[in-house]
Amino acid sequence: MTKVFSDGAVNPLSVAPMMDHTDRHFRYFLRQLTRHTLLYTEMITAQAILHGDRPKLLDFSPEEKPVALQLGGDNPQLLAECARIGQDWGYDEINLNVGCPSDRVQSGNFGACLMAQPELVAQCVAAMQRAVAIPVTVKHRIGIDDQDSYEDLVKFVTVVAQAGCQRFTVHARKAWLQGLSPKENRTIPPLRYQDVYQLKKDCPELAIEINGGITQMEQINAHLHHVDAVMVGRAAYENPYLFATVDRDVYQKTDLIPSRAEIIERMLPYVEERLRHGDRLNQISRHLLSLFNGQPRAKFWRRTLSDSRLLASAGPELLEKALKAQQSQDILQPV
Ligand SMILES: Cc1cc2nc3c(=O)[nH]c(=O)nc-3n(C[C@H](O)[C@H](O)[C@H](O)COP(=O)(O)O)c2cc1C
Repeated sequence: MTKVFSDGAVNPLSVAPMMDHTDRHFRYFLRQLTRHTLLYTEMITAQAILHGDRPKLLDFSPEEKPVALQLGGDNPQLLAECARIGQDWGYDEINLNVGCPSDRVQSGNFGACLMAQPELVAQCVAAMQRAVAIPVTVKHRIGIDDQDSYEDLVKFVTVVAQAGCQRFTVHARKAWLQGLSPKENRTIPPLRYQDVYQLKKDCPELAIEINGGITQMEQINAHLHHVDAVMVGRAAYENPYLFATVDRDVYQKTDLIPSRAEIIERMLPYVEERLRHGDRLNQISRHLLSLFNGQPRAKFWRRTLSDSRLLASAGPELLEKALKAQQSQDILQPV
């Protein structure tokens, strides 16, 4: 198996980069569920890193590691500079977004439309890999528009691998660059897992990670028979407790599985600290709303944490109140 990380192993599980979802607070929360899963940032454009508020965009808690920084861009020199900044900031991996089909991203000539230019992606990867010692990886689609044959996929991966990329995350559906919204591009084009399995067979020296529509532990285990790693996106957000058992079931660690209540307890000091740094409670609590999904009285949890009046004035104790409401069915009186 390809050696990707400095400790010599391919991390078999990751949580996908998701704009407006996988910020530092969500990653810290997930880290209370799993110590080992690789976590991705939201996509951050090279322009934002070069010209924006870097600490705001890049700061993270050391507890979040291992964490990978996903970049958006198409200029090798600028991406190389951002990769170096990301490495110096403490990230464990730099990932290039070649999968996003949004109009905004296309107008900047990056994201999924770069699949039509494997040589340019290769130049970006080569420049980034020259700039850093940590792995540079690529997340992409099976194909785009009419350029969606298995041969096109292999050509893309082969050209980019020659530039130094050893880990590829393949969202197992093509993207239509015109006519479908990003959301539709995550549901309408059919999943083609077999193409990703075949890619691993044809490129055994590369680490191949599969992504798209994976929501259950059994699916994760089944995919791991065919590829090196699995990336989970929406299910991590909609059902985060799925990750409570992965340290045992995927990483074979013997740590005890935390209860939902224990996870909230673990979040309290973090919330307190972040509020001291000027963050607002709902910037953190919004990511916790799905923790009790599927559990009795989950609505009491969600309702308490969605009350804007409570959120405006409360501190970490609101999480304890919400937990109590979920556990005891007490309907909260306004404070
Ligand atoms: C709200 C949302 C935001 C996303 N943002 C990004 C992003 O910033 N970068 C990226 O490469 N993919 C992004 N994606 C795509 C996911 O990383 C993933 O490839 C896709 O959701 C398929 O995986 P899933 O079926 O497990 O959700 C986003 C998906 C969602 C739902």
